[in-house]
Amino acid sequence: MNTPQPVDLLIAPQWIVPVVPRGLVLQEHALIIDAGHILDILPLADVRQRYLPRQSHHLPSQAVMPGLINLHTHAAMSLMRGLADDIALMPWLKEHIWPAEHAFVSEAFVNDGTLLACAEMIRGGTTCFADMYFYPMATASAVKQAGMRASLGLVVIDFPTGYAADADDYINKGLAARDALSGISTLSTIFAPHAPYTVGDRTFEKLLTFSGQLDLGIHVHLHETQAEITESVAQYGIRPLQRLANLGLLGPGLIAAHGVHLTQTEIELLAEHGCHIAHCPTSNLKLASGIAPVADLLTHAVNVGLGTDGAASNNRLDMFGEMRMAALLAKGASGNAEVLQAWRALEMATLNAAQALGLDGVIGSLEIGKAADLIAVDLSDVETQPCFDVVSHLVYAAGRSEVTHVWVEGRCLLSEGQLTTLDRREVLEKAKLWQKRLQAKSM
Ligand SMILES: CSC[C@H]1O[C@@H](n2cnc3c(O)ncnc32)[C@H](O)[C@@H]1O
Ligand SMILES: [Zn+2]
Repeated sequence: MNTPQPVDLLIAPQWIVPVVPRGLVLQEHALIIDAGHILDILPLADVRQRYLPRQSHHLPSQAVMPGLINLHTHAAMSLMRGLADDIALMPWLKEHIWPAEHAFVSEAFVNDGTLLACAEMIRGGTTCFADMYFYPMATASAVKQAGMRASLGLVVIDFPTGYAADADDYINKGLAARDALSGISTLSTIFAPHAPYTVGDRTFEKLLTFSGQLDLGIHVHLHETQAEITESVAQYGIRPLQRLANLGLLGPGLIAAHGVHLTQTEIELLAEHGCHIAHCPTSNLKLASGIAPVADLLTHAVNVGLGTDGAASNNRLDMFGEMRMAALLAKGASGNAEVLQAWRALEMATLNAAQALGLDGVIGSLEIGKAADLIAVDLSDVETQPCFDVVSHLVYAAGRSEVTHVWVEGRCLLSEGQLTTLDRREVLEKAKLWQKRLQAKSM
């Protein structure tokens, strides 16, 4: 008989929801984690003869599933949560958010805001997020401290800010960040031109050149409001998506955040080019931007992931909330209860988002060889009893407060509901300090 192989970690929950293959739920099974990766998923009865774990987690009332992936957010904006509510996008940006960013956004603001966001996301079962904000090195520093995984947007916008003076300055700072962060397995970078209404053709063309040379994707706000489209038609004579298509920007490296207002032809164009949509249902409702045609997108095989957008427009970074919201909204908007079923919402928040980020070989499902980015959700309390269908509960009944454990690359970031990498008090103190500063300015 072979001697058992020493391994880092055994996780033995009541259920394993691997997401791939679709519909599979394992019981009486264990995950074996070693060197940050999933080494094996096997019947519990076979573990003793095969593996000698240095650490074991028996989680008798939990479901273990892939970590949730927030495909569109502005993490540092958590410091502006509730600063301006009940306003539509353009007045929200122009009259409240951009002035506040002009006055306050700095490396320290981004670091502290991102730490607050990471604490919230980890507690809510998010292990990876696609960010888009100024000072990506400050974001990276907070993400590393938290131990999360992130795609960092290299922001470009055709107006000066405290971060950069002009398009070339944004691009150069972004590329320097990309170089400095290369080789960190949990961090990747992506160009993040803000939106077609703030970025001109020349800048998009420059980004396209660099994106081809460096194999960098593009993450952009697109077709978020009807006003964006009307203005584009007035200024350029075409709708924003067509403008990006004419510039040659559409392709499998493009993540379009929102995609609320899309014609059938535009959905076909997105499908044809393999573009991805980051669907942000709560932010779209709160800013009264509209409801994205998710059912049509899925019918046309456009890859759709889920995002929260920033906490200033959501006002939560709660991916369990987004899964539920996406499923309910698609049903209500289409009049078809079958249009976005629980398993699909779960896929959107995991595997689809991983695919959009080009990370589906690394994260998004629990498969042997993938990184051990996973979460445990307790389904034993009154909110989730009885339990006939685990996937149904994960989408419709459970919430972020049921998340008990979070691992990224096999490292535990949340244990029995407690943050392990971040000091909750410190994060809160910093948030309070920023609240005072922002309040003093607005009075
Ligand atoms: C250029 S980095 C981020 C930039 O985007 C602003 N922002 C935040 N949320 C939204 C949204 O829903 N649509 C458009 N722009 C948004 C943020 O305030 C930053 O200025
Ligand atoms: Zn956004």
